[in-house]
Amino acid sequence: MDTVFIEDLRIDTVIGIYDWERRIRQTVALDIEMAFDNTRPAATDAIADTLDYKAVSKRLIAYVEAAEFQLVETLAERCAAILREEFGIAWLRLKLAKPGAVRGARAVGVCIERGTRPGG
Ligand SMILES: Nc1nc2c(c(=O)[nH]1)N=C([C@H](O)[C@@H](O)CO)CN2
Repeated sequence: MDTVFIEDLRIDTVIGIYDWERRIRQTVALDIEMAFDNTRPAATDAIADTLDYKAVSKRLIAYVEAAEFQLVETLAERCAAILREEFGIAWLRLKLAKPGAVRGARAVGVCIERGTRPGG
């Protein structure tokens, strides 16, 4: 299965369950793998035939910057829904990390898979 990926997309947002977290912006980092048949754009060499990772990134940046969720689970789920509904992605894996949220850990967060892998 082919994929298009976005790694370590860092976006500032309001996220967290504590009062102090509602008053600040924190950085979340997204790693995303999206199923996509890359044979066609490879043959045509045309951006119109791709899953445009810049367009996907810009959409997620706009959404996450405006979001104000409490849980990383909710934000991850909403991002996955946007990818599936607006970009027609059949399967994706999305990791949403909150760097520095827990002392002693580089990052904490969630990883979700949604949809069905093409051909499997
Ligand atoms: N599974 C989760 N656990 C926790 C979350 C969360 O979003 N999902 N959030 C917090 C706090 O906001 C934390 O990040 C502040 O340091 C705690 N646990």
